Amino acid sequence: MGIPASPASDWLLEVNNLSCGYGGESVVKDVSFALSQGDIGCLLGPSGCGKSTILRALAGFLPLDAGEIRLASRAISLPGRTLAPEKRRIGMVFQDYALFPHLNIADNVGFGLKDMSKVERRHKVLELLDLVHLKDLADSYPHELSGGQQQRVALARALAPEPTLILLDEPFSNLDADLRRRLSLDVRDILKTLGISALLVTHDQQEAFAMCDQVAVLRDGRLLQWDVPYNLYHEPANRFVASFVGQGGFIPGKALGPDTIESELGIIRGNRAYKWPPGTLVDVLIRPDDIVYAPDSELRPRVIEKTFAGTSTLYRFRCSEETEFEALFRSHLDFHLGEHVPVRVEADHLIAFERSA
Ligand SMILES: Nc1ncnc2c1ncn2[C@@H]1O[C@H](COP(=O)(O)OP(=O)(O)OP(=O)(O)O)[C@@H](O)[C@H]1O
Repeated sequence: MGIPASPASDWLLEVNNLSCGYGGESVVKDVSFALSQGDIGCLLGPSGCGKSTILRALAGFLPLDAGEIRLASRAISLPGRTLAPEKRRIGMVFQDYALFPHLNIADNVGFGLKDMSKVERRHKVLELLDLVHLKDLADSYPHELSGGQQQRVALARALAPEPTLILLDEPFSNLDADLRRRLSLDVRDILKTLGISALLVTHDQQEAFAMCDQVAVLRDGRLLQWDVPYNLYHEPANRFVASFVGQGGFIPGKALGPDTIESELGIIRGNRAYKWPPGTLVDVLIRPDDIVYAPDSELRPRVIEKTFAGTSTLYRFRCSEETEFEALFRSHLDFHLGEHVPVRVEADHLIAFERSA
């Protein structure tokens, strides 16, 4: 296929103004982001926002309506020109593992290595199984393995042809929470050891934060923010990102100065300079970790909800009808429903948005 070479760039993956969809209707609209060699990116967003559709376009299963996708400086998708999936050097790992049940683990991993001699292939397969800590199971069959082990095999199989990029489509969603957390960290270690770039699709922001260097937050087919996890949490670009990423909610406030807001929780100061004039009505983001227990505080909101979670307890407090917020305390700070608890706001990252009428 005659896709022209494009000028070299420092990015491994570039998605520029991508629009694509089904039956002539774009469900992904004007999405742009780029990934450096060795970085792990993530597409995060609510169900139906277009995450899998972007992955399909990257894999070469979906043509573009507009924009371009470049991998290692080569345009692999343009409107009307889609490089075939098998020519992209992109590996895929799916939610359901998709292992071949009639092949043993070694043959599953070696499936894409048809061009190698038998000896070379065995060597490569054992090397990969060693990397995913499954060398001892080379001769077992998929049904003899746990879900987590099967997903490691799927990863080894995707890595075998030495792809330029790995796409991971909700790879841990069939696993229980604890295994999910451990495996996502293991997979990150493996990818980092090999220096392989990857793009993960997930609903789970804990997983996105723990595993990925850059995260895209999507809504209705549009990319709202592409950033490092720390900035998504502390510097959300808009209200949706602020509410979708992390816990927390908004309370009403009034701007007193560029970095100072008056609210029912007192004067809140942050490290951000906003441009609005004094007196502007705003909504202030309060995260559960922005609130600390402060015995000497005069601010004493009432506990209206309490969720015990072992090492910590999440409280919902009410100051008034308009001002409710959550706070996360170590669980030995034990308060009962209806109790008035002295607290203080400690929010270095003051996030607020002008209140719409
Ligand atoms: N094969 C298809 N034909 C027509 N519309 C589709 C098709 N696949 C997905 N869609 C629509 O495209 C939009 C985006 O779907 P997509 O599967 O990309 O979302 P997603 O963010 O991956 O969702 P989820 O997290 O639920 O998997 C949705 O409105 C969906 O209904």
